[in-house]
Amino acid sequence: MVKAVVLGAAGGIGQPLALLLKANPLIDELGLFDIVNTPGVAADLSHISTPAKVEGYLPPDDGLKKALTGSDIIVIPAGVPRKPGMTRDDLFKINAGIVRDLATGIATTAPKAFILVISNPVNSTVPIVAEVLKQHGVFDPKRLFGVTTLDVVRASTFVSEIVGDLSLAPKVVVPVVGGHSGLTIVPLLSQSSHALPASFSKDQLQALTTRIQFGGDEVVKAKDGAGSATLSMAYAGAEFAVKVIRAIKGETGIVAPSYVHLSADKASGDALKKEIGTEVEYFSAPVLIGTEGVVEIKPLGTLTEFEKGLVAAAIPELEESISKGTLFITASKL
Ligand SMILES: NC(=O)C1=CN([C@@H]2O[C@H](COP(=O)(O)OP(=O)(O)OC[C@H]3O[C@@H](n4cnc5c(N)ncnc54)[C@H](O)[C@@H]3O)[C@@H](O)[C@H]2O)C=CC1
Ligand SMILES: O=C([O-])CC(=O)C(=O)O
Repeated sequence: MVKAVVLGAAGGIGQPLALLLKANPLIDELGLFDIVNTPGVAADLSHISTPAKVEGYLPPDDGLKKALTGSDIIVIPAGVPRKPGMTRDDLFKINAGIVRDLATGIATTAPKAFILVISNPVNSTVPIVAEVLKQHGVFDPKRLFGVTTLDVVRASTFVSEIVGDLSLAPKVVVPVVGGHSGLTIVPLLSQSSHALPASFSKDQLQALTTRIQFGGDEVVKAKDGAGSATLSMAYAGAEFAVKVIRAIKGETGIVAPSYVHLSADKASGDALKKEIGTEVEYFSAPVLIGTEGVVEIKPLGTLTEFEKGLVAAAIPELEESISKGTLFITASKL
Protein backbone atom coordinates (compact mmCIF):
# COMPACT_ATOMS: atom_id res chain seq x y z
CA MET A 1 0.00 0.00 0.00
CA VAL A 2 1.38 3.40 -0.94
CA LYS A 3 -0.30 6.62 0.17
CA ALA A 4 0.92 9.76 -1.57
CA VAL A 5 -0.10 13.22 -0.43
CA VAL A 6 0.12 16.55 -2.24
CA LEU A 7 0.17 19.72 -0.10
CA GLY A 8 -0.86 22.65 -2.29
CA ALA A 9 -2.84 20.28 -4.48
CA ALA A 10 -5.25 22.83 -5.97
CA GLY A 11 -2.50 25.01 -7.45
CA GLY A 12 -0.87 25.36 -10.83
CA ILE A 13 1.59 22.56 -10.07
CA GLY A 14 -0.59 20.70 -7.58
CA GLN A 15 -3.41 19.85 -9.99
CA PRO A 16 -1.41 18.39 -12.90
CA LEU A 17 0.91 16.71 -10.38
CA ALA A 18 -2.09 15.10 -8.70
CA LEU A 19 -3.31 14.00 -12.14
CA LEU A 20 0.01 12.32 -12.95
CA LEU A 21 0.11 10.62 -9.55
CA LYS A 22 -3.50 9.45 -9.93
CA ALA A 23 -2.54 8.01 -13.32
CA ASN A 24 0.24 5.97 -11.74
CA PRO A 25 -0.84 2.44 -10.74
CA LEU A 26 1.85 2.23 -8.02
CA ILE A 27 -0.21 4.57 -5.84
CA ASP A 28 -3.10 3.15 -3.81
CA GLU A 29 -4.23 6.27 -2.02
CA LEU A 30 -3.85 9.93 -2.95
CA GLY A 31 -4.51 12.64 -0.37
CA LEU A 32 -4.94 16.20 -1.63
CA PHE A 33 -4.60 19.11 0.77
CA ASP A 34 -4.85 22.85 0.03
CA ILE A 35 -6.45 25.88 1.62
CA VAL A 36 -8.99 25.96 -1.27
CA ASN A 37 -10.72 23.78 -3.85
CA THR A 38 -9.44 20.30 -3.00
CA PRO A 39 -12.91 18.70 -2.74
CA GLY A 40 -13.51 19.60 -6.41
CA VAL A 41 -10.08 18.51 -7.60
CA ALA A 42 -10.45 15.23 -5.70
CA ALA A 43 -13.97 14.56 -7.03
CA ASP A 44 -12.77 15.20 -10.58
CA LEU A 45 -9.69 12.94 -10.31
CA SER A 46 -11.64 10.23 -8.52
CA HIS A 47 -13.51 9.42 -11.75
CA ILE A 48 -10.29 8.32 -13.48
CA SER A 49 -10.16 4.55 -13.86
CA THR A 50 -6.92 3.88 -11.98
CA PRO A 51 -6.49 2.19 -8.57
CA ALA A 52 -5.71 5.20 -6.37
CA LYS A 53 -8.46 6.23 -3.97
CA VAL A 54 -8.53 10.05 -3.96
CA GLU A 55 -9.58 12.23 -1.04
CA GLY A 56 -9.55 16.04 -0.80
CA TYR A 57 -8.95 17.93 2.45
CA LEU A 58 -9.23 21.56 3.58
CA PRO A 59 -7.90 23.17 6.79
CA PRO A 60 -11.13 22.96 8.86
CA ASP A 61 -11.76 19.79 10.89
CA ASP A 62 -8.07 18.86 11.08
CA GLY A 63 -7.84 18.49 7.29
CA LEU A 64 -4.04 18.59 7.21
CA LYS A 65 -3.78 15.92 9.88
CA LYS A 66 -6.32 13.72 8.12
CA ALA A 67 -4.54 14.14 4.77
CA LEU A 68 -1.15 13.27 6.26
CA THR A 69 -2.26 10.30 8.36
CA GLY A 70 -0.71 7.10 7.03
CA SER A 71 1.20 8.82 4.24
CA ASP A 72 4.35 7.30 2.78
CA ILE A 73 5.35 10.14 0.50
CA ILE A 74 4.44 13.82 0.74
CA VAL A 75 5.01 16.26 -2.11
CA ILE A 76 4.89 19.98 -1.29
CA PRO A 77 4.15 22.50 -4.05
CA ALA A 78 2.29 24.88 -1.69
CA GLY A 79 3.14 28.56 -1.85
CA VAL A 80 3.26 31.54 -4.15
CA PRO A 81 5.06 31.51 -7.52
CA ARG A 82 7.22 34.26 -9.06
CA LYS A 83 6.12 37.15 -11.22
CA PRO A 84 8.43 38.85 -13.74
CA GLY A 85 11.25 40.75 -12.01
CA MET A 86 11.25 38.57 -8.89
CA THR A 87 13.92 36.15 -7.75
CA ARG A 88 13.03 32.88 -6.07
CA ASP A 89 14.37 34.38 -2.84
CA ASP A 90 11.70 37.09 -3.07
CA LEU A 91 9.18 34.31 -2.34
CA PHE A 92 10.82 33.53 1.01
CA LYS A 93 8.70 36.02 2.97
CA ILE A 94 5.47 34.19 2.21
CA ASN A 95 6.57 30.64 1.46
CA ALA A 96 8.85 30.17 4.48
CA GLY A 97 5.90 30.39 6.87
CA ILE A 98 3.70 28.16 4.70
CA VAL A 99 6.38 25.47 4.50
CA ARG A 100 7.13 25.74 8.24
CA ASP A 101 3.48 25.16 9.13
CA LEU A 102 3.12 22.20 6.77
CA ALA A 103 6.38 20.71 8.09
CA THR A 104 5.02 21.02 11.63
CA GLY A 105 1.99 18.99 10.56
CA ILE A 106 4.26 16.37 9.03
CA ALA A 107 6.49 16.22 12.12
CA THR A 108 3.53 15.48 14.36
CA THR A 109 1.46 13.26 12.05
CA ALA A 110 3.74 11.54 9.51
CA PRO A 111 7.33 11.79 10.76
CA LYS A 112 8.46 8.71 8.83
CA ALA A 113 7.16 9.80 5.43
CA PHE A 114 9.42 10.73 2.54
CA ILE A 115 9.16 14.50 2.04
CA LEU A 116 9.65 16.09 -1.39
CA VAL A 117 9.87 19.89 -1.34
CA ILE A 118 8.96 21.83 -4.48
CA SER A 119 8.02 25.20 -2.90
CA ASN A 120 10.56 27.92 -3.64
CA PRO A 121 13.13 29.01 -2.71
CA VAL A 122 14.07 25.30 -2.48
CA ASN A 123 17.61 26.18 -1.31
CA SER A 124 15.99 27.61 1.86
CA THR A 125 12.70 25.72 2.20
CA VAL A 126 14.44 22.34 2.54
CA PRO A 127 16.50 23.62 5.52
CA ILE A 128 13.25 25.01 6.99
CA VAL A 129 11.64 21.57 6.87
CA ALA A 130 14.78 19.98 8.34
CA GLU A 131 14.88 22.42 11.26
CA VAL A 132 11.19 21.92 12.07
CA LEU A 133 11.68 18.15 12.04
CA LYS A 134 14.78 18.55 14.27
CA GLN A 135 12.78 20.59 16.76
CA HIS A 136 10.32 17.71 16.98
CA GLY A 137 13.17 15.17 17.25
CA VAL A 138 12.14 13.38 14.06
CA PHE A 139 14.61 14.60 11.42
CA ASP A 140 15.83 11.80 9.19
CA PRO A 141 18.00 13.34 6.44
CA LYS A 142 17.58 10.19 4.36
CA ARG A 143 13.91 11.04 3.86
CA LEU A 144 14.03 14.72 2.96
CA PHE A 145 14.44 15.76 -0.68
CA GLY A 146 14.48 19.11 -2.45
CA VAL A 147 13.04 18.59 -5.93
CA THR A 148 15.56 19.76 -8.54
CA THR A 149 14.37 17.39 -11.26
CA LEU A 150 13.09 20.21 -13.46
CA ASP A 151 16.64 21.47 -13.95
CA VAL A 152 17.66 18.02 -15.15
CA VAL A 153 14.58 17.71 -17.37
CA ARG A 154 15.39 21.10 -18.94
CA ALA A 155 19.02 20.12 -19.49
CA SER A 156 17.94 16.92 -21.29
CA THR A 157 15.54 18.85 -23.49
CA PHE A 158 17.90 21.69 -24.38
CA VAL A 159 20.80 19.33 -25.15
CA SER A 160 18.63 17.16 -27.38
CA GLU A 161 17.49 20.34 -29.20
CA ILE A 162 21.13 21.21 -29.86
CA VAL A 163 21.98 17.67 -30.93
CA GLY A 164 19.09 18.17 -33.36
CA ASP A 165 16.86 15.29 -32.31
CA LEU A 166 14.13 15.96 -29.75
CA SER A 167 13.22 12.26 -29.78
CA LEU A 168 16.45 11.76 -27.76
CA ALA A 169 15.20 14.03 -24.94
CA PRO A 170 13.93 11.22 -22.68
CA LYS A 171 17.27 9.43 -22.97
CA VAL A 172 19.68 12.34 -22.59
CA VAL A 173 21.13 12.46 -19.08
CA VAL A 174 22.99 15.57 -17.89
CA PRO A 175 23.89 15.84 -14.20
CA VAL A 176 22.79 19.19 -12.75
CA VAL A 177 24.17 19.82 -9.28
CA GLY A 178 24.32 22.53 -6.59
CA GLY A 179 20.97 24.07 -5.77
CA HIS A 180 17.78 25.30 -7.42
CA SER A 181 18.20 28.99 -8.15
CA GLY A 182 20.15 30.93 -10.78
CA LEU A 183 23.88 30.55 -10.31
CA THR A 184 23.46 27.71 -7.81
CA ILE A 185 22.13 25.55 -10.67
CA VAL A 186 25.26 23.89 -12.07
CA PRO A 187 24.87 21.78 -15.22
CA LEU A 188 27.77 19.39 -15.83
CA LEU A 189 27.52 19.39 -19.61
CA SER A 190 30.90 17.67 -20.01
CA GLN A 191 29.20 14.59 -18.51
CA SER A 192 26.20 14.65 -20.84
CA SER A 193 25.31 11.15 -21.97
CA HIS A 194 24.97 12.56 -25.51
CA ALA A 195 27.96 14.62 -26.59
CA LEU A 196 27.45 18.15 -27.86
CA PRO A 197 28.59 18.76 -31.46
CA ALA A 198 32.39 19.00 -31.82
CA SER A 199 31.88 22.49 -33.27
CA PHE A 200 30.16 23.67 -30.05
CA SER A 201 32.06 26.82 -29.02
CA LYS A 202 32.90 28.19 -25.58
CA ASP A 203 30.32 30.94 -26.08
CA GLN A 204 27.67 28.40 -27.00
CA LEU A 205 28.56 26.37 -23.90
CA GLN A 206 28.17 29.48 -21.74
CA ALA A 207 24.83 30.29 -23.40
CA LEU A 208 23.49 26.77 -22.89
CA THR A 209 24.63 26.77 -19.26
CA THR A 210 22.90 30.10 -18.67
CA ARG A 211 19.74 28.83 -20.35
CA ILE A 212 19.59 25.85 -17.97
CA GLN A 213 20.37 28.06 -14.96
CA PHE A 214 17.67 30.59 -15.88
CA GLY A 215 15.16 28.27 -17.58
CA GLY A 216 12.61 29.19 -14.93
CA ASP A 217 12.85 32.87 -15.92
CA GLU A 218 12.00 31.96 -19.52
CA VAL A 219 8.66 30.58 -18.35
CA VAL A 220 7.99 33.39 -15.86
CA LYS A 221 8.53 35.91 -18.67
CA ALA A 222 6.34 34.04 -21.16
CA LYS A 223 3.53 33.67 -18.59
CA ASP A 224 3.74 37.45 -18.12
CA GLY A 225 2.46 37.72 -14.55
CA ALA A 226 0.40 34.53 -14.52
CA GLY A 227 2.99 32.53 -12.56
CA SER A 228 5.93 30.24 -13.26
CA ALA A 229 6.48 26.73 -14.58
CA THR A 230 3.61 24.46 -13.57
CA LEU A 231 3.14 21.77 -16.21
CA SER A 232 6.83 20.97 -16.72
CA MET A 233 7.23 21.06 -12.94
CA ALA A 234 4.33 18.66 -12.46
CA TYR A 235 5.98 16.32 -14.99
CA ALA A 236 9.34 16.60 -13.22
CA GLY A 237 7.79 16.28 -9.74
CA ALA A 238 5.85 13.16 -10.72
CA GLU A 239 8.95 11.66 -12.31
CA PHE A 240 10.91 12.14 -9.10
CA ALA A 241 8.05 11.01 -6.83
CA VAL A 242 7.54 7.83 -8.84
CA LYS A 243 11.27 7.02 -8.59
CA VAL A 244 11.06 7.40 -4.82
CA ILE A 245 7.96 5.17 -4.70
CA ARG A 246 9.71 2.50 -6.80
CA ALA A 247 12.63 2.65 -4.35
CA ILE A 248 10.29 2.39 -1.33
CA LYS A 249 8.77 -0.68 -2.94
CA GLY A 250 12.18 -2.33 -3.07
CA GLU A 251 13.41 -1.68 -6.60
CA THR A 252 17.19 -1.34 -6.48
CA GLY A 253 19.59 0.90 -8.38
CA ILE A 254 17.30 3.96 -8.47
CA VAL A 255 19.34 7.12 -8.91
CA ALA A 256 17.68 10.53 -9.07
CA PRO A 257 18.95 14.07 -8.68
CA SER A 258 17.99 15.82 -5.47
CA TYR A 259 18.93 18.58 -3.05
CA VAL A 260 19.72 16.76 0.18
CA HIS A 261 21.33 17.25 3.58
CA LEU A 262 24.85 15.91 3.20
CA SER A 263 24.55 13.88 6.40
CA ALA A 264 21.94 11.74 4.61
CA ASP A 265 24.79 9.33 3.93
CA LYS A 266 27.79 10.38 5.97
CA ALA A 267 30.58 8.71 3.98
CA SER A 268 29.47 9.89 0.55
CA GLY A 269 28.29 13.26 1.91
CA ASP A 270 31.70 13.91 3.47
CA ALA A 271 33.40 12.81 0.26
CA LEU A 272 31.26 15.27 -1.72
CA LYS A 273 32.13 18.11 0.69
CA LYS A 274 35.80 17.31 0.11
CA GLU A 275 35.28 17.30 -3.65
CA ILE A 276 33.67 20.75 -3.62
CA GLY A 277 36.05 22.02 -0.96
CA THR A 278 33.52 23.45 1.51
CA GLU A 279 31.49 22.37 4.51
CA VAL A 280 28.20 23.29 2.80
CA GLU A 281 25.32 21.44 4.52
CA TYR A 282 23.00 20.85 1.57
CA PHE A 283 23.80 20.17 -2.06
CA SER A 284 22.00 18.75 -5.04
CA ALA A 285 23.56 15.73 -6.74
CA PRO A 286 22.44 12.41 -8.18
CA VAL A 287 21.38 10.29 -5.22
CA LEU A 288 20.98 6.52 -4.90
CA ILE A 289 17.65 5.85 -3.18
CA GLY A 290 16.59 2.66 -1.37
CA THR A 291 13.71 1.49 0.82
CA GLU A 292 14.85 3.71 3.71
CA GLY A 293 15.71 6.74 1.57
CA VAL A 294 19.12 8.10 0.59
CA VAL A 295 21.70 5.32 0.31
CA GLU A 296 24.52 7.25 -1.36
CA ILE A 297 25.17 10.73 -2.68
CA LYS A 298 27.08 10.38 -5.92
CA PRO A 299 30.37 12.21 -6.45
CA LEU A 300 30.54 15.00 -9.00
CA GLY A 301 33.33 13.23 -10.88
CA THR A 302 35.79 14.91 -13.20
CA LEU A 303 34.90 18.55 -13.87
CA THR A 304 36.23 20.90 -16.53
CA GLU A 305 37.82 24.19 -15.42
CA PHE A 306 34.61 25.93 -16.56
CA GLU A 307 32.48 23.64 -14.36
CA LYS A 308 34.82 24.05 -11.38
CA GLY A 309 34.25 27.79 -11.74
CA LEU A 310 30.47 27.27 -11.78
CA VAL A 311 30.60 25.19 -8.59
CA ALA A 312 32.76 27.81 -6.86
CA ALA A 313 30.37 30.57 -7.93
CA ALA A 314 27.37 28.63 -6.58
CA ILE A 315 28.65 28.11 -3.04
CA PRO A 316 28.29 31.62 -1.51
CA GLU A 317 24.64 32.02 -2.62
CA LEU A 318 23.86 28.46 -1.59
CA GLU A 319 25.35 28.96 1.88
CA GLU A 320 23.47 32.20 2.34
CA SER A 321 20.13 30.61 1.37
CA ILE A 322 20.74 27.62 3.64
CA SER A 323 21.53 29.80 6.60
CA LYS A 324 18.51 32.02 5.89
CA GLY A 325 16.20 28.99 5.97
CA THR A 326 17.86 27.49 9.02
CA LEU A 327 17.75 30.75 10.98
CA PHE A 328 14.09 31.28 10.11
CA ILE A 329 13.34 28.36 12.41
CA THR A 330 16.19 28.38 14.92
CA ALA A 331 16.09 32.14 15.56
CA SER A 332 12.32 32.19 16.12
CA LYS A 333 12.81 29.61 18.86
CA LEU A 334 15.03 31.95 20.90
N1 LIG B 1 11.24 23.21 -7.37
C1 LIG B 1 10.98 23.64 -8.57
O1 LIG B 1 11.67 23.27 -9.53
C2 LIG B 1 9.83 24.54 -8.84
C3 LIG B 1 9.16 25.15 -7.80
N2 LIG B 1 8.08 25.96 -8.02
C4 LIG B 1 7.44 26.57 -6.85
O2 LIG B 1 6.27 25.83 -6.51
C5 LIG B 1 5.37 26.67 -5.76
C6 LIG B 1 3.94 26.56 -6.26
O3 LIG B 1 3.85 27.05 -7.56
P1 LIG B 1 2.42 27.07 -8.34
O4 LIG B 1 1.74 25.77 -8.19
O5 LIG B 1 2.67 27.61 -9.69
O6 LIG B 1 1.63 28.16 -7.45
P2 LIG B 1 0.03 28.33 -7.31
O7 LIG B 1 -0.19 29.64 -6.67
O8 LIG B 1 -0.63 28.05 -8.61
O9 LIG B 1 -0.36 27.15 -6.32
C7 LIG B 1 0.06 27.14 -5.00
C8 LIG B 1 -1.02 26.48 -4.17
O10 LIG B 1 -0.58 26.47 -2.81
C9 LIG B 1 -1.74 26.66 -2.02
N3 LIG B 1 -1.39 27.07 -0.67
C10 LIG B 1 -1.04 28.29 -0.20
N4 LIG B 1 -0.85 28.25 1.11
C11 LIG B 1 -1.06 26.97 1.50
C12 LIG B 1 -1.03 26.30 2.73
N5 LIG B 1 -0.71 26.92 3.86
N6 LIG B 1 -1.32 24.97 2.75
C13 LIG B 1 -1.62 24.32 1.62
N7 LIG B 1 -1.67 24.90 0.42
C14 LIG B 1 -1.40 26.21 0.36
C15 LIG B 1 -2.54 27.70 -2.77
O11 LIG B 1 -3.89 27.74 -2.34
C16 LIG B 1 -2.37 27.24 -4.20
O12 LIG B 1 -3.39 26.35 -4.58
C17 LIG B 1 5.96 28.09 -5.89
O13 LIG B 1 6.67 28.40 -4.70
C18 LIG B 1 6.92 27.98 -7.06
O14 LIG B 1 7.94 28.91 -7.01
C19 LIG B 1 7.62 26.18 -9.28
C20 LIG B 1 8.23 25.58 -10.37
C21 LIG B 1 9.42 24.75 -10.23
O1 LIG C 1 11.37 29.89 -11.92
C1 LIG C 1 10.57 29.73 -10.98
O2 LIG C 1 10.27 30.59 -10.16
C2 LIG C 1 9.97 28.36 -10.82
C3 LIG C 1 11.06 27.38 -10.80
O3 LIG C 1 11.67 27.12 -9.79
C4 LIG C 1 11.49 26.85 -12.09
O4 LIG C 1 10.78 26.96 -13.09
O5 LIG C 1 12.59 26.29 -12.13
